[in-house]
Amino acid sequence: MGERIEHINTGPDLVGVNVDRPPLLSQQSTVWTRRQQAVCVRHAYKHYGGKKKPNRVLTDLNMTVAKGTIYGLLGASGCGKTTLLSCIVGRRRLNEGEIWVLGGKPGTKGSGVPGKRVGYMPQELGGKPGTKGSGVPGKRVGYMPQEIALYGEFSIKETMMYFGWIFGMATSEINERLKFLLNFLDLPGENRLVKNLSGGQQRRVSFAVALMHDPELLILDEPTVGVDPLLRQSIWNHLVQITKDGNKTVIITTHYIEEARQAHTIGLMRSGRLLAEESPQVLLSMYGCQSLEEVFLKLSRKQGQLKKPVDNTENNISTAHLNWDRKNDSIYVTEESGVVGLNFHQSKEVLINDGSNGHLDIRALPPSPSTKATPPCEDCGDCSNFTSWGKIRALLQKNFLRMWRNVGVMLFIFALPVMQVILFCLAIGRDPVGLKLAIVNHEATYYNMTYQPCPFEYNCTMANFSCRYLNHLKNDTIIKQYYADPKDALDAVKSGDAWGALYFTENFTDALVARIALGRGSDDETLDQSEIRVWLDMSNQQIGIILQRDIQLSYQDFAKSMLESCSQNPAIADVPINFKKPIYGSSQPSFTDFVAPGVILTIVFFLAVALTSSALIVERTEGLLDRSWVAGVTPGEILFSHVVTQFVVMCGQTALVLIFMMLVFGVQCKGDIGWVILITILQGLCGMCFGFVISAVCELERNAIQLALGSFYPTLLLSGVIWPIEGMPTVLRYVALFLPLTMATTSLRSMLTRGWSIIEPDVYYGFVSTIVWIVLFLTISIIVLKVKRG
Ligand SMILES: Nc1ncnc2c1ncn2[C@@H]1O[C@H](COP(=O)(O)OP(=O)(O)OP(=O)(O)O)[C@@H](O)[C@H]1O
Repeated sequence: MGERIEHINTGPDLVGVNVDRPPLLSQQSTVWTRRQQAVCVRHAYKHYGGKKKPNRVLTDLNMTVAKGTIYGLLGASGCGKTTLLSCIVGRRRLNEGEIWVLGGKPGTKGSGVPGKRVGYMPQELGGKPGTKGSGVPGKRVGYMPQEIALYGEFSIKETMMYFGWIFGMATSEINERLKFLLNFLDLPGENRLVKNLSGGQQRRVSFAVALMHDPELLILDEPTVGVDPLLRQSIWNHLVQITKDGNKTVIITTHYIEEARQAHTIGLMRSGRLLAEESPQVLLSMYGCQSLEEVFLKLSRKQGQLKKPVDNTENNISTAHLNWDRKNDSIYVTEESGVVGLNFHQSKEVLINDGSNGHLDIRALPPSPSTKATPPCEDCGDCSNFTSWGKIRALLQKNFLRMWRNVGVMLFIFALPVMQVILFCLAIGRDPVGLKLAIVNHEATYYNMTYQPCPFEYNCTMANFSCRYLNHLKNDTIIKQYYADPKDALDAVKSGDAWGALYFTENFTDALVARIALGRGSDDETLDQSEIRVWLDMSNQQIGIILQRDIQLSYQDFAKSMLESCSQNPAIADVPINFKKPIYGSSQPSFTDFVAPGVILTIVFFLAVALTSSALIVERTEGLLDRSWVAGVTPGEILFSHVVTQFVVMCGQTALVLIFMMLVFGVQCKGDIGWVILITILQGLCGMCFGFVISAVCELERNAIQLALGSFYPTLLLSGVIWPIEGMPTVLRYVALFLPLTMATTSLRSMLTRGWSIIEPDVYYGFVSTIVWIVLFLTISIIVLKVKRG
């Protein structure tokens, strides 16, 4: 059944839309009328959780808040008030239904300001009523969430500056407003830190933030909790005052039901529905109650008695449904609210005869100040899709100030990489020293003594070769422990007292001389007796290999020295493989040289992950992110500000890491230091962006920490930092290649040890892969943040 609009006399000045009203079509009238409300919610459904087990919070809820009024939203804890408000401010989206806020839909682009800049196009001419932006989130709305949602490290003044700049206010304007709010809300000195204020004072600062920019729509979630009765009254007086001229609208939730008497309209909410939407006086007189609490109880009982209403037009328990005995009277309703009753204070009241044939009978649309044209939005960040300097300045200052105020943490942040580099350079890659070797030398004269001088001469004398050889064993690496019996020496190794056992036969020198002299004519016994027998504990690969190396190199040294003493060419002792000077690296490469590039990047990458992985979570759990979003800050702006702040910190960390690695510990850099610095910084950026992904995905800080720590080892192990990826199974090698650190490590290693320039594929692949990862991580973060915000 269509609605008949009998009288519409709003005129162009009423809404600031300088166009003729469209033809009287019910749909247009509906949309048009919704736009004239401060807030209009229709058939709203909202649930949390999955579709299988949804937690239904809003169920076919309708709500109408006229401009220039105070709307008190009352209801038991958990009935969905905060959820509804968060949908109104654009923080959450409904699963079904529509919300109109200040003439547009929250979360849509554009200022939504009714004025010359907003044209009205009838739908039949192609206009899309649902596409006009509301400017919400943005500066048109002031939102005070239930949580304190303030930065504890900020003073009151800094808090105001931050939000003021976000709202695009000038500093002088903010100062002026601050003075008024300090006085009005009886706040302590402007330089007091928020964290040092009492709970009630913090709530008042939070309230002040919502009032700061004098918004058109104030949404206050329990602003009077913890506020003394006098101040509560003064807050209410202020709300009444600001709504008086009809330009401002207030939606307020409170658990002090009686204080809501001062509201123009009260919405009584229960189990995700509005039980009634009336002026307090009407509610009291309708139910013959003394207090609003009694009314609420009565209505709640009635709702319990009614079977589940299903029809959209009957979804709310209206006074009509409650067998109100004035059912046949002409009563005011807010258009299509589904709530029937007297609603004296709403500016867009329409008079409807309940017994009519369903036609909408608009008799009175008195020109109300509330419908006065709002000044066009000239400078608000929401007018364009782009950011504003004020917001960026506020966000950057906020981030730096937070860091500065946590100076201990900052010092730690800079000391940590230095500590890691120092520990790495001192603890990794050095040759082990003091390795015990159990020696049994049956050739030496006093072999049955556990310690004995082992005499030999540095000439061509063919005697006591064993002693001469032992003299070549590095004394700093190896501690020689002499045993009389080979069994004892082996027992020492078995019991862990020595890393290996060395045995020289009784006639070692003679056998060795014979072996050299006879060459291929040597018999088995000669060969056997001329051997130095070695049993090593190879359970520790590094120590085992070092002992093997030293034992062999010592023999080479011994042989050369013998040949030299006997006026022979010492080169005869060399293995006939001549390792020339390496093309890259040193002929005795250290493990440190191999690991250092990967370690530099790992330190920078994971420090950046640690810095950012909880940045957004902390803000989100404290309700600060919500507040910034409602103020019109976009996920992109938030990410940008964090990227800039963390980038500065990361540059400092990178500088420290490189200085300590290269200047203090002498890690070689044969390539261009500029490119080395660049890839290190890019890796830091990459880690930062990975941190943002973690921060955006995880709800809880502890999950973020788990994810960051959990990703550390797989990345470290697979990126070729501590072992070449060439040693991995083929499939794993391909996986490794796609990790953010792998190619970058190869690139840095090539620059540091080979001195390669950017034109080499091994080098520029590292840069390309890092940049791709940065873009990928940033995109994922923004998408996740947007989805979550939605
Ligand atoms: N993010 C969320 N995820 C899942 N459930 C939620 C979430 N936020 C709220 N809820 C649930 O939705 C219901 C309504 O919560 P809401 O915070 O809107 O109630 P409220 O009326 O504001 O309560 P109060 O007066 O205590 O603040 C509650 O059952 C709550 O547990």
